[in-house]
Amino acid sequence: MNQQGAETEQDLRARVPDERRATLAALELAATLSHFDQRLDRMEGVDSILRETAAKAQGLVEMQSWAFFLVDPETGDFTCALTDGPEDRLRFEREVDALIEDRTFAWVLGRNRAVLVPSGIGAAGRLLLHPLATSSGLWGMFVAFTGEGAESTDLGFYLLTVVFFSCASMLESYSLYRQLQQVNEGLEQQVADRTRELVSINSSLEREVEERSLAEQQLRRTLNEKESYRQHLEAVFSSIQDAIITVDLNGVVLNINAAAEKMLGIPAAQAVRMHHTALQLPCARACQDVLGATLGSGTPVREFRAVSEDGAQVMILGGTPLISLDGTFSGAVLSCRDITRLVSLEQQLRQRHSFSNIIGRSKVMQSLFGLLENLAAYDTTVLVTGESGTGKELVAEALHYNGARSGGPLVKVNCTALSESLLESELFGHVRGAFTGAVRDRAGRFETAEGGTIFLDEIGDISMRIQVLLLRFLESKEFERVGDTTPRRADVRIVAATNADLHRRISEGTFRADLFYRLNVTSVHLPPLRERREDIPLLVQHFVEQCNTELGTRVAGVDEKAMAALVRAPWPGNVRELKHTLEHACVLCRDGYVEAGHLPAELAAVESPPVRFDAAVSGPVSAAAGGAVPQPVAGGFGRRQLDARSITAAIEQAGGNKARAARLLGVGRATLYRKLRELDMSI
Ligand SMILES: Nc1ncnc2c1ncn2[C@@H]1O[C@H](COP(=O)(O)OP(=O)(O)OP(=O)(O)O)[C@@H](O)[C@H]1O
Repeated sequence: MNQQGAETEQDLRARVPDERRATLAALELAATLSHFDQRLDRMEGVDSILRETAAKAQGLVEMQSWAFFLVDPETGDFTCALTDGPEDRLRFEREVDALIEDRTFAWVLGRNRAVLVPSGIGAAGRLLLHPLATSSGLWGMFVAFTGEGAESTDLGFYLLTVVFFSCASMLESYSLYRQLQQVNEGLEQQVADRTRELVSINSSLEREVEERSLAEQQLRRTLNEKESYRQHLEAVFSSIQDAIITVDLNGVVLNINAAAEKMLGIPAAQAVRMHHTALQLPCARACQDVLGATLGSGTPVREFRAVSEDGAQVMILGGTPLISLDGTFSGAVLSCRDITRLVSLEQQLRQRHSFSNIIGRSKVMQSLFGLLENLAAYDTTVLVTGESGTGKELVAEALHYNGARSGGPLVKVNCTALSESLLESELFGHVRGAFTGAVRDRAGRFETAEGGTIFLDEIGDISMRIQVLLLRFLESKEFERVGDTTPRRADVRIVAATNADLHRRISEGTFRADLFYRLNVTSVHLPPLRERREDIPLLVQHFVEQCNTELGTRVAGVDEKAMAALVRAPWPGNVRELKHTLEHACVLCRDGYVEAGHLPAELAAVESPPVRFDAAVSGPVSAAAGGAVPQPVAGGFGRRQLDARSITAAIEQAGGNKARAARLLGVGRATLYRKLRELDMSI
């Protein structure tokens, strides 16, 4: 009772009898033990179980100090797991060693209840031992020093059995709990490891899927490319002009293209699986030979020229081995090119229609081309004769540019354009002071033409003095400049031209016979156009094309009527006149077809019997196609009058330009100069 007279809990307990207190303690203990198991997961470990057990045991029996010895599951030895004070550990260990030694320990284990024994090492007080055991095994031993008054008959001693059984159960449960926890942790670790493994497998699978889809895309692209390549090849295969037949190693047809279908006259589906020898091929024998050789040798046969038995067809055959992707030889490809048309064109070409800008299909022009080809190869002097405008200058150019001197200069001199003294100086040069106005030395045309050709036009009109000088040059290759005495040499080929009748001039005494023979080492005569009218359509076509290129006209050709007029005209000015007439007509016409109305009135007006055209050409003659060959027509124009009045008018119209005036008059410059001299005109 306290001073205020209130009773404390201690007072209340003190008044309760001993038995009842013991019963209360037992009930309290039972109540706490019933919660024991449920606290396993919250326990901090074996120490906490032992401490709590010791606390409960102390509540039942008075103890000075205590210790728990647990069985080591590995060795089976008892080791001190916990004491209530660290300083007591050694004392308890020695006690336990002694009790084990004297077998007291084993004896207590067999009892499985609280036992009081004297100290094994002779210490004061008694020891309380209680095994920690469950039905499944022994877990350890509780050891404590009790107070002097403790008696094993006390109720607390009996209750200790419950406490230590609970403790052993707890230890067992805790051990199972720990084992479970470890198993659990192991499982969790396994799950984590497996998860990690699966994640890595998953990501590598994802990578694999990605790579596979990329590879698929690539494959699809490659397949598309392959397909389009195949389609291109198929397009090429079917569009190619050559007939193509592929066969396997046994000569059985695998495929043929459109050209081959056309050639054989059967569809590909019918040809496939036939033996190639059964195909109706032109030049069949040669085709079989080429395929046989390719199949037999596995090597290509190139450019095999074959002619059909009737000679009507010419083919170029080729055999190529078929090599599979893996490199194995699996058949052959036969290609057949029909060159019949080409061969005939080649033959036509051989009959040349032109030589170095000179156009002509007439026989006389054909033989002229041959002659020019021969003459070009030699260095001889050539005399070119023919009426004005027949192409003498063209011949000189052809001889020069097709010969060995083509790299050197071609110097053209119109001998009628200059007076005798000027011509001498022009041809051979002069030295300073040679004549009034000769202020410095000047090389003549012979020197300029060194290594090349000199074209002396209108040679028939040169004076006797120049004839002598020329003769000397022809004989010795030497000359002197005017006003000089030093002989000079020039390596020059001479091509001379004239439209004059040199034989008559010789007989009249105006031309030296010896010079004539020197010049006429070889001669080329150009017939007037009226004597080779079959050349006119070709020349017309040539000049129309030339006008389109040079004058920018877009003339398609010449219509039938105009062509007839052109063919029957007498052409006193020859090809030059024809050329000028067409230039004039093209300018008037500009595009479409040249009609009779575009031609000079006198030409279009001439009436004549109807012209008979070559059957091959009945419509207008196109600029691109060859012309018709009309029958020659007699009569028509008279030679154009070159009188003083018309010459003066032309020169006036040409603004004093003699070349243009000559064009207007339809004559060459040389002719105009000659006429001017004949008429003694000094314009
Ligand atoms: N056969 C031909 N093929 C193509 N053009 C030709 C032919 N003959 C002459 N010509 C052309 O005719 C024009 C006159 O030709 P060229 O000057 O060669 O004649 P020429 O006989 O020398 O004349 P001239 O005696 O009046 O000097 C030139 O424009 C020339 O290109």
